[in-house]
Amino acid sequence: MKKILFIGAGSMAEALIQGWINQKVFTAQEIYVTNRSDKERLQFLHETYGVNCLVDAEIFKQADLIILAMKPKDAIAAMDELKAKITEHSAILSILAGIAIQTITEHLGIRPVARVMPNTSATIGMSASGIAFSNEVTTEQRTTFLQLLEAVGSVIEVDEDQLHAVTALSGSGPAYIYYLMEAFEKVGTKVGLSKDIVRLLMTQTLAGTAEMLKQSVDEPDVLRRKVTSPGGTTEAGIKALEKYQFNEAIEACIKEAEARSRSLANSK
Ligand SMILES: NC(=O)C1=CN([C@@H]2O[C@H](COP(=O)(O)OP(=O)(O)OC[C@H]3O[C@@H](n4cnc5c(N)ncnc54)[C@H](OP(=O)(O)O)[C@@H]3O)[C@@H](O)[C@H]2O)C=CC1
Ligand SMILES: O=C(O)[C@@H]1CCC=N1
Repeated sequence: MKKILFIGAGSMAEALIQGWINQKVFTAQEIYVTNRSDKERLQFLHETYGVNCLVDAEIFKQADLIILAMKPKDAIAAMDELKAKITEHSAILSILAGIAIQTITEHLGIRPVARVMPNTSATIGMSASGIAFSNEVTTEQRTTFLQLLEAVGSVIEVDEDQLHAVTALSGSGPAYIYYLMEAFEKVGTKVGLSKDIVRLLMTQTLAGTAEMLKQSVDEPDVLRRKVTSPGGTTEAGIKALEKYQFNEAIEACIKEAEARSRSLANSK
């Protein structure tokens, strides 16, 4: 039986726990979770998923895989505390935004590290993850790490530096789409539909559009033009998006998030 130890018990840890248990990658008995101080949160995770939340010194020593899942600002303190508890046996999977593999090995010692940027859709097996590896990761370990992420969605290997862009796009991405849905629901009620109807219409529209983009050979602008009848409703809508500088807003959003990822390593 394997031992998988989460250091940090927040939203992203829960998404991976749920995804891996649902996809039968790990059993609840194989998963151990610890955090800094919130005992109620650990109790919740234990009661909801059956994972182990009593983590003694032996578990730290025996863990096959340790997942760094605290906030980046807490990472250095957490790793310095962790260093004294773990052995050479453990590989590391970090989901920390902005924290370099080099920083991790400086604090935890040279060892196999996969730096991953998943998203919360791992909960339902639909994450889009980026991954980069330390030099110590063997071919076999690389395959195992990729399989872990594939079990909860898709995964793409990138240069470590590109993980900042991955974080800005797909790591934070679900929040942008939820924000968009909040906006659709607000305006939907202003144009005469209930929130429930807007939710139904627009979740299906988002899913259908994503599937069209996956299946079609056409570029997004070609698909967009197929929706846009001259002088019609879409054209009117797109003109309003242009008037309110939609492209500039998206560019600023991604660039700000990417820059924030780069600065997180030094954040307080
Ligand atoms: N949320 C998301 O969508 C995504 C997040 N990430 C990354 O995942 C990481 C976690 O994010 P998220 O789940 O949102 O964060 P949360 O704030 O929800 O959870 C952070 C967790 O870390 C714990 N923690 C803090 N310090 C320590 C410590 N010294 N030792 C052990 N545990 C500690 C906290 O414990 P306590 O509550 O007791 O203080 C808490 O359980 C971040 O690095 C983030 O960049 C990556 C992709 C997506
Ligand atoms: O907001 C954050 O910093 C994290 C990283 C990607 C998603 N959530």
